[in-house]
Amino acid sequence: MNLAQPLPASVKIIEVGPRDGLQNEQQTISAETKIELVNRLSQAGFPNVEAASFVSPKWVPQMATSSEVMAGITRRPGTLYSALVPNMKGFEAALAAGVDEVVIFAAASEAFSQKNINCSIAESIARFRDVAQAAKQHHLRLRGALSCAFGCPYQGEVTADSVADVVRQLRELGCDEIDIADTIGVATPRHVQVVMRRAIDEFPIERLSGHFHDTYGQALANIYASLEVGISIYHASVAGLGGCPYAKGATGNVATEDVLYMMQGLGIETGIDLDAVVDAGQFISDKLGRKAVSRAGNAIAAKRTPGCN
Ligand SMILES: CC(C)(COP(=O)([O-])OP(=O)([O-])OC[C@H]1O[C@@H](n2cnc3c(N)ncnc32)[C@H](O)[C@@H]1OP(=O)([O-])[O-])[C@@H](O)C(=O)NCCC(=O)NCCSC(=O)C[C@@](C)(O)CC(=O)[O-]
Repeated sequence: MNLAQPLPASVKIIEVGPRDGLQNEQQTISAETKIELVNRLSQAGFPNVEAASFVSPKWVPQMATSSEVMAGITRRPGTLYSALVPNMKGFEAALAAGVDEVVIFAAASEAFSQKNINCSIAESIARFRDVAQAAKQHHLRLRGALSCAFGCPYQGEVTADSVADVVRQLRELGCDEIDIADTIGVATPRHVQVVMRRAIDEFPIERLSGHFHDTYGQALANIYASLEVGISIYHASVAGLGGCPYAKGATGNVATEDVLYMMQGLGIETGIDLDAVVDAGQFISDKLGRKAVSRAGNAIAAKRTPGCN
C-alpha cells in the first residue's frame, strides 16, 4: 500500500543559520558580520529568518550580541525575524529588540532538557506559559521547537509518544507553529514518517515543520520523507552552518542551498533566490575561514569560476 500523498506544491523555508548555525561557533563573530548575513538572507527572499537568541550569555556566549544584531539589521517587508526565548528575561529582551516571532524551545527527552535549559520538560512548559501569554499580549507570533524528537545524545531512544505528548503541551500554550527537530541528526526516513504522523495527530499539519541536522547524512532524505507525509515547512542553515552546544558531535542543519536545489528539481516553489543564498553562504564561509558545507552551494559557486563547467 502506498501511503505517500502528492508532494506539496510550495514550501516555506525558515533560514536558521544566523542563530542555530552560528550559536556554536568557537571564534567570536562580530555583530556586523551577523547583521550582514541576516540582511543577505532576508534579501534572498526568506519569509522567516531566525536571527537571534535571547538566552543566557553564560550558556551560549556567541548569542550575546543578539540585541545589537536586531538593532542593526535592515528589515525587509515580507520577512519575519525570530529569536529563541527560554524565559521571561529573554522575552523582555526580545520584545525590546523588536522580534516578530519568539521561539520557545522544549525537548522530547528529559535528559536533553536538563542539559540544554537546566530544567525538566514539565518545568520548561511551566516557564514557557508566561512567555506564551506575554507573546500573545504583545501580538507576537509564537513558535515551539521540540529538540531530540528522534533520539537524544544523553538518553538514547526517544519514543513517538513522548514527541506527541510535548507537541500537545506546546499546542496548549498556543504555538502558531511547532518544529519537530532532529537535534543530533540520527533519524532515517521511515522513522521520520512515523514520528511526523504522530505529531500530525496532535497539531495541524500545515503548521508543523521539520528541522533536520545532517550529522549522519540523512537530512535531505528525511526532508523528502516529510514531504511525502505532507509537511510543508522546513528549517535549513546557509552553508550548512551549525551544531548544538549541548549535543556533542551534532553537525549543522541541512544546508539551505541543498534544500533549495532539491525543491527546484522537484518543482516545489520556495520563493527564494538560490543564487543569492549561495552568495550569502560564500560570504559567511569566507568570514569563518573555511569552505561551506553545502554540496549544491559549492558546486554552483565553482561553476561561476571561469574555466569550470
Ligand atoms: C534557560 C537558562 C537561562 C537557564 O539557566 P539557569 O542557569 O538555570 O538560569 P538562572 O535563572 O539561574 O540564571 C542564571 C544566570 O543567567 C541569567 N539569565 C537567565 N536567563 C537569561 C536570559 N534569557 N538572557 C540573559 N541572561 C539570562 C540570569 O540573570 C543569571 O545571571 P547571573 O545572576 O548569574 O549574572 C539557560 O539554561 C540557557 O540560557 N540555556 C540556553 C541554551 C541554549 O541556547 N541552547 C541552544 C539552543 S536549543 C537548540 O539549539 C535546539 C534547537 C532549538 O535548535 C532545535 C534543534 O536543533 O534540535
